[in-house]
Amino acid sequence: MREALSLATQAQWLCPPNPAVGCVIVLPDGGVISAHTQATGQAHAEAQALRMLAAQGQSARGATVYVTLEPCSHHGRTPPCADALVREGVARVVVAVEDPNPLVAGQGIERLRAAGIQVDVGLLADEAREINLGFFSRMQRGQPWVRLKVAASLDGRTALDDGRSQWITSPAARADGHAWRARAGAVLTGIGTVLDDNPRLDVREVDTPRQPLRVIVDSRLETPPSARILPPPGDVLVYHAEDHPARRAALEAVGAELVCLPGAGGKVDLGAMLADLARRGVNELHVEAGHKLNGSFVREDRVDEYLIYLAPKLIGQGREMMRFGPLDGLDDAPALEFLDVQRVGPDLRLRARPPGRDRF
Ligand SMILES: NC(=O)C1=CN([C@@H]2O[C@H](COP(=O)(O)OP(=O)(O)OC[C@H]3O[C@@H](n4cnc5c(N)ncnc54)[C@H](OP(=O)(O)O)[C@@H]3O)[C@@H](O)[C@H]2O)C=CC1
Ligand SMILES: Nc1c(N[C@@H]2O[C@H](COP(=O)(O)O)[C@@H](O)[C@H]2O)[nH]c(=O)[nH]c1=O
Repeated sequence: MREALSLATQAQWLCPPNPAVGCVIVLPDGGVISAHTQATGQAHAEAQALRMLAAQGQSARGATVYVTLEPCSHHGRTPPCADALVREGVARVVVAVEDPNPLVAGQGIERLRAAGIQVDVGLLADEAREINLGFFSRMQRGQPWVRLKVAASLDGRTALDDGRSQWITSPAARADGHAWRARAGAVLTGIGTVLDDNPRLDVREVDTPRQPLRVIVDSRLETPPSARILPPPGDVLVYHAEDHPARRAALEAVGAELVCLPGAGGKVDLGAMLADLARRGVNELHVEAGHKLNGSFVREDRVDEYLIYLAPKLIGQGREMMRFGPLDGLDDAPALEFLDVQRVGPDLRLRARPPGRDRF
């Protein structure tokens, strides 16, 4: 199962919105064949492993199959994997975790058991769930897993007072940031960042078969049609509180869609936006915004995970990571737990989560 989990990890940026799954087939003669989910719309892990076996002229009859997520029982873009395993005549299937999709949960396991196959569920379940937290979040909470990325100086500054911020962290840290963009269903920023940085927010520093959706929270509806974030590859959504037919038409003319979600105080309703992104198939949302929009996400407790790069330099006066508060007291400070701390080139990368946030 550990081998299957490691394969699943390799598929994380290949297959969204599908979950990343690993499969290891152990044949009665001790032979082993393994695979992970292929690019979006292509073979699931089990189907790929069976295909590889068939290409070697072998069958999986009597085999034990280790799979990190319950084999599917439904016809999606590919045929059901549970049926393929039944047809092959495997003896036993070890499943790390049940499918969180309420429409199909448990049905693959039932189908295997109905065919007389021994099915054991729950081996390394937490590790398996962690690999697909975004998919679990979308299926069980109806919203993406929100990961907020910040690149800052050691004293927590993300830009000079006049808005200049390129670059604070090293090329190595920025490439690492692109790997996190690559596995996300969408990369989101605010209008302040669009106007100050004119960012592209695509994936360039790492190889990827797909580009995430790009999303702008535009409180002023001022995204210029010439903005570098707008052209293909990938689709662009612009969220604003109210409709504006002329701006809508201007955005549509450059391939972007305007989505209106009125919230309190004339701002975009961030909760409704997360639900909308989930409906569009976004498992992981990668937020790369400035201190204002980051502040709104933190104030509303919408951040599931922080991805913070710290460069060994001091900026002093400048923009902070996220502007919220003031707090009434330190007891009100949102508490986090560190997940891991790593050196990336000359910089540090910290990952943190609100305690228990991954339990939903
Ligand atoms: N180092 C880093 O990691 C990064 C640095 N930056 C830097 O940040 C700076 C830009 O910061 P900033 O101006 O704060 O830009 P933001 O990207 O935070 O965008 C600000 C806009 O977001 C709007 N906003 C906040 N909450 C909401 C909401 N709920 N609904 C609708 N709109 C909302 C604000 O509206 P309102 O005006 O109404 O409050 C504001 O107009 C630049 O200097 C850039 O270089 C940017 C990204 C990453
Ligand atoms: N300044 C800064 C970052 N800034 C983020 O990167 C965006 C630019 O993205 P792109 O146009 O795709 O290269 C910018 O708008 C901001 O969101 N990122 C980092 O890793 N390190 C840095 O020092």
